[in-house]
Order: sequence, then structure tokens, then C-alpha cells
Amino acid sequence: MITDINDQYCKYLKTTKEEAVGRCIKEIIPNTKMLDIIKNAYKEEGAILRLQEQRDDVEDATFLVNRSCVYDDNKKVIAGVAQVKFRLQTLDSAKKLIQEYAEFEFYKEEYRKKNTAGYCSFDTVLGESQKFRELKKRGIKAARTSFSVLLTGETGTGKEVFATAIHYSSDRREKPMVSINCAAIPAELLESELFGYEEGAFTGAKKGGKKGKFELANKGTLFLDEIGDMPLGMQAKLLRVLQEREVEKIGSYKPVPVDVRIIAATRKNLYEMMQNGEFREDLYYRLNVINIEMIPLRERREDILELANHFLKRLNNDYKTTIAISKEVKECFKNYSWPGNVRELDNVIKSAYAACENFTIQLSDLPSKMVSRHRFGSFEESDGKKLSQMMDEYEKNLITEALVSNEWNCQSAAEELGIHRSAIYKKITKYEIKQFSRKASE
Ligand SMILES: Nc1ncnc2c1ncn2[C@@H]1O[C@H](COP(=O)(O)OP(=O)(O)OP(=O)(O)O)[C@@H](O)[C@H]1O
Repeated sequence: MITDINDQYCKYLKTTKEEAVGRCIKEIIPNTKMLDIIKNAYKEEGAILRLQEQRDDVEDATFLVNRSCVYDDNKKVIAGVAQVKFRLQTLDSAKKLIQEYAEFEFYKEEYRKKNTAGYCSFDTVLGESQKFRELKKRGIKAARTSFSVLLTGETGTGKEVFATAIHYSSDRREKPMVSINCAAIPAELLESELFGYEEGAFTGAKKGGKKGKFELANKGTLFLDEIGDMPLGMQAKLLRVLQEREVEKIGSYKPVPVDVRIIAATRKNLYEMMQNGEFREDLYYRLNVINIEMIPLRERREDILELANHFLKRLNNDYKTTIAISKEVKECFKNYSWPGNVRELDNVIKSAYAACENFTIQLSDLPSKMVSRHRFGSFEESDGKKLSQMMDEYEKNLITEALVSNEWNCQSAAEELGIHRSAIYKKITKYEIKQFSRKASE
């Protein structure tokens, strides 16, 4: 019995919905195949039929037909459905699909280009000091292979920047680089994040399951950040995947082959951890095929100003400003120890930019701990200078700062410093302090 039929098909059958619904299908379509389909429970997809009779009202005499059964919960056939498409209609849909597919491919390519822009090579990784150039060379060489890389070094030294540059300089660049921070994900979730799970693997598992980072990074790169924080149990599972080159989703016993390049990073001393039994020896050697030890910023001071100018330029571009860095601030930057490395420098520039009230970032715009260290210096930063030399430099800086903040009025600067005006003249001559305008100081 027909329970539903659409108007277009009724038109073709020269009937109406009211007339057809409730009647036996054979009365409406004498040569129907639906009864056979329902009786024998099978389906037919894309069957091509031709209209035998000549009909002026039918433009296209060829159709594509899909027929299938509807089952109840006990898998018993309770109905049948047929979908009839005229060939021209199908061609139209196919054309539309092809067009949409071409558009999709275009956007995919644009997205890829956008994502890889700025990461195409090590050229965009800033730092021209001799030491850092050597380090970049190691990165470039690492990119030519698919060996595992272990990036070590203090926080903020650019481990993730290097991992990204290695991926985008390698022949895996067209495939994804997937990152996971092993310290940020609770131990009990790490396994499902890395390997994924099947539908119904555990209570709360998503319908349809979930792909793990390994599968998502297939043919690309998996960046395991903070690997030193990975629990021992998980380390064993990771090692198995690296050895077997296949992953088993939680709740599945069917391993899936994966081809993934591993780049791991840590600020911890993995070698020491390994000696203390906190990190698996076998995993350590598997990850540490190529080791790149990042250089703290204080050990490549030549790069500080290049990086500072770069971060400031980015802000100037974003906010359409022309703020510059004063000479004293540059000196302070060069002498500071930068425990948070490049990230700290980036943050200091941002906060100083926000604090800056005119066109030049001054010492007063910097965090006070930096300025006091700058003023008082430190033994570590003395570079073998004699005490008298360091005191002279300190005095020169103080006087220059006082002069700048008092717009080169010697009387006011002397008052601020609590010295006599004649004393400040003597010091200006001694230290050969020359007046500079804020703009000229840049
Ligand atoms: N050579 C560089 N050129 C440009 N920016 C850099 C460079 N090195 C680091 N940075 C910037 O410094 C910040 C910190 O870098 P990154 O996250 O790579 O450091 P990390 O060593 O991975 O830090 P952590 O160990 O804390 O995760 C980022 O904003 C990054 O863009």
C-alpha cells in the first residue's frame, strides 16, 4: 500500500497524491519492482531504467532509481522506499557537485597557503647571532629527514617555533602538524587524546568515536610538547606505537597503521629523569635521535634588539602607531638576564607599549624589577668590568635619565638627584653626555 508519494512523481504517473495514497502500488505502477524488493529484502542503487512508451510531456526518458527496504527494530522488513531521478536532473546535480567540489578544493588550498605562510622556512625564525644561526642550520638539516627530534631548553626559547619550522621545511609540510601538550592534559585523558577511541568505548564516549592525534597527524608531524611530564604508563604505550608504527584506538583491537614524524620538546632534564627512573630509557633514545638544545636569550644577546624591534613593529602595524624604543631601554634589554627568554621579551614589549605615554618607550614603562636590576646591575652581568667602571656606568645612566625626564633642564635634574647644579655639569662633561631628542634617540 502506498503511504506517501511526492507530487513530481505523481505528475509523471499521471495521478495525484490523494488518488495514490492508500492504494495498492500495483494499481498505480503495474510493473513495479517494489514488491519483489520488500519480499526478498534487498536494495538496488543507481538502476538505469528507460521509458518504453513515447511521451511528449516527458523530456528525458532515462531515469536512475534507488530502491531499498525499511526495517523495524527486529530487522523485519516493514516497508520499501524508492527514489526516482531523471537523468538530466542527475546530471545537473552532478555538475553542481563538481562545481562545489572545485570551490572546496580552492578554499582548501587557500587555507593551506594561509596556514603555511610565515612558517615556510627557517628564514622567518628571528635571530642572526652566530650561535643561533648554527642552531637554525641544525634545524634545517633535521627537516631533511623524518628522524625523531628532541628539542630541549629553557621556557620561551622557541622550541615550538623550531618544531613548526622543521615541519614546514620538511616534505611533510602539506600534511598536518598536530600538537599536544602532555603537561596540560590530565593523565587519564592523554591516552584517548593520542590514540582516539571507538564509539561506546567508555561511558561518555562521543557517538561515532574520536580520532586520536596520531591518526590526525598521519603522514605529517606530531609535536609532543612537555614530554617530560608524560606519566610512565603512557610512555610505555607511546613507545609501543613508535616501535610498531600503528595505533590501537581505545575499545578497538584493530590496529591502524600510522606514518608520523615525532618532534618532542621539554624544558626538563630528560637525561637526569632517565637516570632517576622517571623517564623510560628506551623511549628517551627513540625520541632523541636528533637533539636540538635551544639557546637562552642571555647567551645570544646580539639577537635581543632584533627580536624587540620585531615585536614592537608588529604592535605598531596592528595599532597604526610609530612608537620606538629609547636608548636606555635598549641598554637595559641588552643587560637583562631574560629568565623567560623570547616569550618574556615579547611580553615586556607588549606591557611597555601599553604603558608608553609618548612616542618612545622609556625605562619607566618597563617592569620595575627590570629597571632596578638595570640600575644596580649584577655581578653576573658585569662581564668582568671593574667596580669603579660599573659605578660610573650606573651614575651616567642615572644622570641621563634625570636629564631626559626633566627635558634637559640641568637645574631640575640636579634637584631630582639631590645634587648641586655645578655637580651635574661636571658629570655631564665627565661622561660626555650629549643632549638628544626623543626621536633622535632611536
Ligand atoms: N626565534 C624566534 N623568532 C620569533 N619569535 C620567537 C622566536 N623564538 C621564540 N619566539 C616567540 O616566543 C614565544 C615563545 O616561543 P615558544 O613557545 O616556541 O617557546 P618554548 O621554548 O616552546 O616555550 P615553553 O617551553 O614554555 O613551551 C612565542 O610567542 C614565539 O613566537
